[in-house]
Amino acid sequence: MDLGLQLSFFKYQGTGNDFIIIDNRLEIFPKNNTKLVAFLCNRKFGIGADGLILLESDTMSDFKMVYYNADGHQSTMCGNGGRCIVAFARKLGIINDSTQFSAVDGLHSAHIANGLVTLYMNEVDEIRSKPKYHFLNTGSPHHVQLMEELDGMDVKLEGAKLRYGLYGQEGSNINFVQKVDNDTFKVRTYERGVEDETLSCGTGVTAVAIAMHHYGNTSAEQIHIETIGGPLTVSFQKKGDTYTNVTLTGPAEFVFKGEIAC
Ligand SMILES: N[C@@H](CCC[C@H](N)C(=O)O)C(=O)O
Repeated sequence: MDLGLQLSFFKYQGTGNDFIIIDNRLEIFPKNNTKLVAFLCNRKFGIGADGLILLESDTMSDFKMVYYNADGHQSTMCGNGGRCIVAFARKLGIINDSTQFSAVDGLHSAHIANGLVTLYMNEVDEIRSKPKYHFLNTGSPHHVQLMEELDGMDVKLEGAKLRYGLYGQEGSNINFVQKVDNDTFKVRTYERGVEDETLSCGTGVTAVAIAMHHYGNTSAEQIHIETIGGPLTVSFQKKGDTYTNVTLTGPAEFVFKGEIAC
């Protein structure tokens, strides 16, 4: 691309869900340039990532998170990206070990302890169900489907069928789940906007944990999730029909920084 821009960026990953993060407090980033974001996220021609995140100033909280999928479009909440931007904000010295920041779905609290980032997610009080799957929104829309076995599944193929077949233009992320024991589940996710399987999806595993509890597949309120990119923990409390104090905990790691002319 030849926009005459010299961009400094940081690459982060949370259980293999990887992001380009840009400090946009000086508002240098052309936010409506879909082609630029898609180029930066492209793994062959650009830097490569599942999504791009801008850290911006906010009057209500420590900072604001603006999230784009790899297709270049701004999207809904990203749980792993939320954990990564918290680690980035600490690296920049904007926060210490705890914070409150604003995202597309509202304010989120988070803290860092023992090398892991815990992010508070929105409450969930609506889960729609069909015989073979559940649908809920944990900041992003998620289809949750229990399977006998995930190994050997073509998640890109099966996920795309459901994402386009069931959810129309708006689409949904698609999570396939295998129960390991009462409080452990394996999850593989097809992500809308990446249009492929990613190694992990934070809002996705949150949706899985809540759906598995709601439909009696677990009695635990702290659920261990095995993603291809590593382990995540989701905890919550059920009060009446509402899942509250929902947290997502896991690693969020700096990978490298760089500059790109575009
Ligand atoms: N990777 C994310 C989810 C990002 C948003 C998603 N692709 C969508 O558009 O709904 C996560 O960790 O939650």
